[in-house]
Amino acid sequence: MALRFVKMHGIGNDYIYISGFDQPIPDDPSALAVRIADRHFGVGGDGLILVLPPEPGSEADAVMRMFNADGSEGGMCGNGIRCVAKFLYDSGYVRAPRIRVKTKGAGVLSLDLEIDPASDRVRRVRVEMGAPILRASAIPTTLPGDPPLDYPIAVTYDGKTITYRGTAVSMGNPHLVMFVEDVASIDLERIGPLLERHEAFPDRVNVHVAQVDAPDVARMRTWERGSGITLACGTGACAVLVAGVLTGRTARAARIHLPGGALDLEWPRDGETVIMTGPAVTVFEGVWDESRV
Ligand SMILES: N[C@H](CCC[C@H](N)C(=O)O)C(=O)O
Repeated sequence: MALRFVKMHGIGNDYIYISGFDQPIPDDPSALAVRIADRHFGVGGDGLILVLPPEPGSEADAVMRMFNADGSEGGMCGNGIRCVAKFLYDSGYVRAPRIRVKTKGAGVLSLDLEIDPASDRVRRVRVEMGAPILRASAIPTTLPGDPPLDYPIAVTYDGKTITYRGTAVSMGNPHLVMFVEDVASIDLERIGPLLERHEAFPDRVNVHVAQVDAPDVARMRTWERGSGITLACGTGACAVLVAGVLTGRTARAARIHLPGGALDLEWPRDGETVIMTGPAVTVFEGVWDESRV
């Protein structure tokens, strides 16, 4: 089956986007994600995102489904949803400056487009990411607290045990945020996979280390559930801001620097939406045809 795709990224967090608006979608997107996201044997990316037409009568303009490079399905993707909005506008499926996209984990989210007047293409997107989910059982985690704040969490490797302090938050997908002195000094390749599968997280977890440089400036690095090290994680950046506010480390608005670029985050009020603003970029288009060997 020949599938048209678009390769896009949000500050280096790259996915392959396949539209179901104008072509049939394979029955097993998980298996497709594993093959197409492979960086040596496929197109290459942190995973696969399907952009699907809304169900009849739905308030949403489109439905998004995201699959990690290992084929597991995630509930949300912050960098991905900005690219979904750009895809919908630039390709003409939704010609409106405000778009609503249905996600699996965070419901229907509203996105405001910043459109370049010269090219009539989307450059940046502001997303109302929804309120953070703070109840431990809903994150889900067995760590105590709603949410668990700076809770000790130990990992053992090479015969040594290191205890970090982690805050757990869900943005429609689970995150563990650990504030450290120096993000560059953390061996994320080693601790990431151990924490991703830590017994306190029954659905596994996205793992982040963050460093606060000023109340409104932080930097972070990410190990993603199902994809490993990535250059950025939008929902993770929201989780870092929420964890920073709840533990008194950051202001309610901050610029967060990730290896692939920066995002602007704001959480105006407890119990309300987090707002994320950042770029969305199209890299190339192609046709994936596994019958053509
Ligand atoms: N990179 C994404 C998050 C992917 C999360 C995924 N790895 C999961 O299993 O939850 C973002 O920008 O928000």
